[in-house]
Amino acid sequence: MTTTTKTPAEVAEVLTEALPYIQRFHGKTIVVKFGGNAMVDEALKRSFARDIVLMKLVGFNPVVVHGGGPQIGELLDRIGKETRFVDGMRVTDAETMDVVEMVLGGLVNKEIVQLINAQGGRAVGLTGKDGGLIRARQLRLDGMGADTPGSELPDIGHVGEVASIDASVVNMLDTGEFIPVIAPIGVGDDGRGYNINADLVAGKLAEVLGAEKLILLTNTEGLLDKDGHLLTGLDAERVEELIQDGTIQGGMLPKIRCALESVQNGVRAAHIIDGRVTHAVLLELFTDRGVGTLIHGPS
Ligand SMILES: Nc1ncnc2c1ncn2[C@@H]1O[C@H](COP(=O)(O)OP(=O)(O)O)[C@@H](O)[C@H]1O
Ligand SMILES: CC(=O)N[C@@H](CCC(=O)OP(=O)(O)O)C(=O)O
Repeated sequence: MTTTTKTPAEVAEVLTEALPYIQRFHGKTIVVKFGGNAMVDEALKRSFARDIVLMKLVGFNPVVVHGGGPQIGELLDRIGKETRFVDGMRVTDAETMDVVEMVLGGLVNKEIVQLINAQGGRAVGLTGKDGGLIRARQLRLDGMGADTPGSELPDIGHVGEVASIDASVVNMLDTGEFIPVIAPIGVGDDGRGYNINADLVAGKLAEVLGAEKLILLTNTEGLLDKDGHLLTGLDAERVEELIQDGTIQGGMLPKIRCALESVQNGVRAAHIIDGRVTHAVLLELFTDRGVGTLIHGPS
């Protein structure tokens, strides 16, 4: 990494640029989704953790929801278990569900908690089972835009969607000095664990918490068009067109759908940004140069 020395005037400029944003977001909840694909290297993970700690120290309420798709895939590979996706959702049988709980609720969750704590924050890791946070029901793919006709929907097993959220445990933590770090696992009425796409959890949580912003960190610059150019601002109509013409596919599908739904349900703005960029979250929150794709709701 190259470092350039700033003059005192340049340092002052950077700090004052941040001031209006610090004032605007003070006391506001910002839900940040840290995608498994954005957790690519140690320096980036540390820069993410520093951004979260800084947000908390200047008076925002950051809530972290994490993914871990590639990490689940790695462990499944190691035990020789095949995995496949339908419309960006991992088909999850009982054995896969065990791996999902181990990787998301254990390895990944505790790694992020430790990264934040190492930067001076006080993170608390939860799954949707803790404090009755996330009730889940089995996901029906017809709502997700599957092209499979009605009666022949594939059985995707323990894949859930959010039925309801009781955010009391999150409120209790983030009105104090703690930073909640949430793994996307829900519990059904039958007591079973459900594997929920982390974008869906982040979107619903942002709605329920009345968040100011939903920030989705991933491994692309943002939403790209067919020629690979970044689409900076989108509304509902444009998103539907891009889904219909096949520009938005795979893991980007649930991401865009939940971003859109969240802004239609009261979240002020949703951003899809590049987690491969150092301090991507800070650049989004504290500078005049927005990064990535902004999804806005009805004006
Ligand atoms: N139009 C698009 N623009 C950007 N990425 C897209 C698009 N359509 C599909 N994708 C894919 O979506 C991926 C991001 O989703 P996903 O792999 O689930 O990431 P994450 O782990 O961050 O949730 C990108 O890496 C890319 O391969
Ligand atoms: C149902 C479903 O697909 N669940 C995801 C949960 C993790 C996740 O969403 O991770 P990323 O954000 O890193 O993609 C999975 O099993 O991969």
